Amino acid sequence: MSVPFITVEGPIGVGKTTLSKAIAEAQQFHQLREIVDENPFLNKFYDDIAEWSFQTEMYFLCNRYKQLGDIQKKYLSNEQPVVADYHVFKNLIFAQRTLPAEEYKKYEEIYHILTRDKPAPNVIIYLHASLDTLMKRIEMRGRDFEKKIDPAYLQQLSADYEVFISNFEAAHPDIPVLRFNGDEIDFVNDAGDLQFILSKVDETIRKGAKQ
Ligand SMILES: Nc1ncnc2c1ncn2[C@@H]1O[C@H](COP(=O)(O)OP(=O)(O)OP(=O)(O)O)[C@@H](O)[C@H]1O
Ligand SMILES: Nc1nc(=O)c2ncn([C@H]3C[C@H](O)[C@@H](CO)O3)c2[nH]1
Repeated sequence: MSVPFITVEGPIGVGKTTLSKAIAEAQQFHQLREIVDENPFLNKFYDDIAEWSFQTEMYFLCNRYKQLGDIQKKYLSNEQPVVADYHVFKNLIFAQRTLPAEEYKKYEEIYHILTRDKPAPNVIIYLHASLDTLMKRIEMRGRDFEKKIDPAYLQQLSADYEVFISNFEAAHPDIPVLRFNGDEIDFVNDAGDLQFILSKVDETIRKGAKQ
């Protein structure tokens, strides 16, 4: 395996940023964090998804394009491992759900143009959890604009993630996907659970290094 590039994926509020921070600290990897508070469209998006989806999806895509270019230049090309709280494919999961079909087609073309030469992770961690757990965590985190999230939207996204990840695994058998159920494993309050995840990640990196 080349230099470790781990991405943590899963629906809103499942714990991606929290887990990627824990991995970064434990392994001394650089942590790449998604831009949230600076996003000028997100608040409006949750008020009216149909009205603001195109601007929102394009904004996320452009930001991720820039961030992936930056980590390639500053870290991965210098053999410095990175753990990110998203895989760039999340653009497609959200955009397919929020954009009308015609706009999605254009968006998908732009997505492929922008991402084809960007670094791809060699380990993916997929976190999933019940709607109840996601809602509780989003509420606990307390971002104002997320108070407007419709549970049906969240449920739909969780289902979209399941389908996307299964298709991804079938299409990319060479990229290990480690799945963890956030209802059963609590890497925030249980040091043993965190250790379990860290050892699985470590094992996967070591296995990759031997290939
Ligand atoms: N395993 C866990 N047990 C208890 N609380 C958790 C757990 N994971 C995350 N949390 C809490 O849930 C909230 C959401 O976590 P976090 O911000 O890491 O989610 P996220 O997946 O990165 O969200 P987003 O999709 O919005 O980027 C935070 O307040 C965090 O402390
Ligand atoms: N529409 C849309 N497209 C994305 O690509 C995307 N990525 C994240 N988000 C939302 C979820 C959280 O509220 C918040 C932080 O993850 O931003 C997105 N929303």
